[in-house]
Amino acid sequence: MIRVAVTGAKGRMGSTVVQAVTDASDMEVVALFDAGDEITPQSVNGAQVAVDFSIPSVTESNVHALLDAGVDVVVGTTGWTEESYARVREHAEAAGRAVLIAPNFAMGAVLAMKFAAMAAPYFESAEVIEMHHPAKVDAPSGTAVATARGIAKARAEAGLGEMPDATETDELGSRGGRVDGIPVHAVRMRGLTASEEILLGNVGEQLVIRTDSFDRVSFMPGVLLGVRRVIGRTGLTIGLDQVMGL
Ligand SMILES: NC(=O)c1ccc[n+]([C@@H]2O[C@H](COP(=O)([O-])OP(=O)(O)OC[C@H]3O[C@@H](n4cnc5c(N)ncnc54)[C@H](O)[C@@H]3O)[C@@H](O)[C@H]2O)c1
Ligand SMILES: O=C(O)C1=N[C@H](C(=O)O)CCC1
Repeated sequence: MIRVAVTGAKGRMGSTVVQAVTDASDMEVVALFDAGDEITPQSVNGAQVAVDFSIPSVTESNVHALLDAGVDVVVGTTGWTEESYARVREHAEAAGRAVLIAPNFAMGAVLAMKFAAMAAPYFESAEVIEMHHPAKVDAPSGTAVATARGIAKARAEAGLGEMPDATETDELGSRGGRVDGIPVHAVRMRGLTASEEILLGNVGEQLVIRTDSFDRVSFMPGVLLGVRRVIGRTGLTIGLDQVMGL
């Protein structure tokens, strides 16, 4: 049995993870943490892997505390930067432990990101629209940032230049934010859980790649896979695709 701790255990995702781990035949929940609970070598209660779905402002400090407590970590919380990745990579390597950070554990979203990067070199235009429930605290979504970065990298490697766009005035920011030059638009709407559309355009054609999570259970197979695959690794892994052989 894999001994699992959950941080952010009272939240929308954390509570769903507690149920999924409880239902998994090869795992057991041994520790639960939420706001105000201290993560120590004692309080992790022998956990081998911790799953963090907390909030962007605390996730990095949770990961450092879990590494100090001798636990490998699977992180779904968003809000990571290149600097926070670097600090965690260094800590995990020094401790000989593993951290897997993924902005999205839904199979559809992981594949949508992959398909977008595959398609990007063949289209002049690319934009990302992410759509989420109105209780989400961060924008753009971590998935949209990762998607845009993947598209930008694929375009650069293919030698593509600027996208066609004659916009001269945009006082309201209607053209969206830019992530590595790719326009990203965020929608917050009652009734949604998590959706993303990637629009790719050429003269006379458009490809739309869309992924929808209608329920938080959609993230659970990926989270459980992450827990199983993080064991035995060392250092920082970014993206579930990296442990799926994609
Ligand atoms: N990677 C994915 O597949 C995926 C899927 C859904 C959500 N998310 C991300 O997961 C995060 C959580 O989303 P949510 O909808 O569950 O949010 P939520 O607000 O429902 O839950 C966050 C929980 O973290 C707790 N918390 C606050 N401070 C804490 C601390 N110091 N230590 C431990 N817990 C603390 C809160 O009390 C709350 O219970 C967000 O960043 C969201 O974007 C990622
Ligand atoms: O509900 C959220 O919040 C989600 N956040 C992730 C993101 O920011 O990409 C993944 C989807 C759900």
